[in-house]
Amino acid sequence: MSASKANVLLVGGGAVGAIAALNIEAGGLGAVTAVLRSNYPAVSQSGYNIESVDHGKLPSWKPTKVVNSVPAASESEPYDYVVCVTKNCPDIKPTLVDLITPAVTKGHTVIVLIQNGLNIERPLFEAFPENICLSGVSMIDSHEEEPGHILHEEADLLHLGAFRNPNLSAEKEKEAALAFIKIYSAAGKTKCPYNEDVPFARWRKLVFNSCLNPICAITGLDDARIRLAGAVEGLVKPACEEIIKVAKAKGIELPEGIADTMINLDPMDLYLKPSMQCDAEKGNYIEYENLVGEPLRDAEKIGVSTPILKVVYELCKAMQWKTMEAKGLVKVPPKRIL
Ligand SMILES: NC(=O)C1=CN([C@@H]2O[C@H](COP(=O)(O)OP(=O)(O)OC[C@H]3O[C@@H](n4cnc5c(N)ncnc54)[C@H](OP(=O)(O)O)[C@@H]3O)[C@@H](O)[C@H]2O)C=CC1
Ligand SMILES: CC(C)(CO)C(=O)C(=O)O
Repeated sequence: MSASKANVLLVGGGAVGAIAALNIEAGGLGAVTAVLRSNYPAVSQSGYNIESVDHGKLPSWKPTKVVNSVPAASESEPYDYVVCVTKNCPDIKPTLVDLITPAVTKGHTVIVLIQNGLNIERPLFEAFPENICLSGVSMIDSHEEEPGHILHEEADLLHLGAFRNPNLSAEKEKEAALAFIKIYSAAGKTKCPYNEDVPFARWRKLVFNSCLNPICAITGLDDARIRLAGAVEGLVKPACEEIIKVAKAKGIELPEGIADTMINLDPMDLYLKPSMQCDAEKGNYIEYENLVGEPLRDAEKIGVSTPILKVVYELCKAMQWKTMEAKGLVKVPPKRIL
């Protein structure tokens, strides 16, 4: 690894992770070791086949190194960054903390979470109290069509700031965020603005991710079809209003008209499938605990009523159980024989 490049471990090289790895490598300021799972055989053999609105067509692209398990940190060459781009499902083992622990060097490694959801920093603060943890709120429409084939359809926009850890220096956290932004955007192919107010950015995105995302997953309708089906006024928008109400009660004032902005974020003719819908269709676990459960639990703590979110949460929970059964994580008693 060149001494002038940051040593980056990227965990989860799927739709968003592959583009993050590409941004870092393209700028020349970071060397990426990507930890892959289901797409490891395809990518280690032939590289990624990337079609990207920002980077164009790259039929066989590879980061500096690809591996199929999280390496242990070395004393002489610790990871400067562990960039986490897995789907974050705290209800399914291994948890993110379990996964990255071997690679994190106490007080040195900066952990970057490019993941959706609320309160995702909490388990990391607990496990790594001396490590700075950065927040990446991504607006990108990227999909892995088949192992290693990445279709990236909306220009990448990553809002990057630090999760405020009261035990660490706010100044150092900001410096770490700016240093990562420099590495991530050095190629000039992506927008990566500094995000001063991480809670605002996360609650703003929840207006999409706690509402449209799970509702598309539950109904199997993409975010254009859900609008064409007439489900906005009676279902999606009232769910968005609940999120806006909880944010307000927590002191986060989202802009006027944010529900309509988020519902109509993507052009109709994109027929965008939000990430939870993609996961449901692939038979994968959904990130419902961080996207719906956490805002719901925050609402309950401060006494704000969110009846629609509660129903959405319970439906997601049932869907997750169905996936757990399909993957053999739960067993049901045998059916009676008549
Ligand atoms: N896709 C999008 O457009 C957007 C996604 N996001 C967020 O970005 C994050 C990443 O999403 P996305 O890239 O779409 O997800 P993907 O499912 O495409 O990629 C996640 C990757 O992480 C891998 N992974 C999961 N667990 C492990 C593990 N234990 N060890 C090694 N690899 C693992 C998966 O492997 P495997 O295939 O084996 O499961 C997969 O390759 C999520 O939080 C999502 O909500 C945010 C904005 C937009
Ligand atoms: C809507 C989108 C694609 C935003 O980029 C997203 O966050 C998701 O699908 O989870």
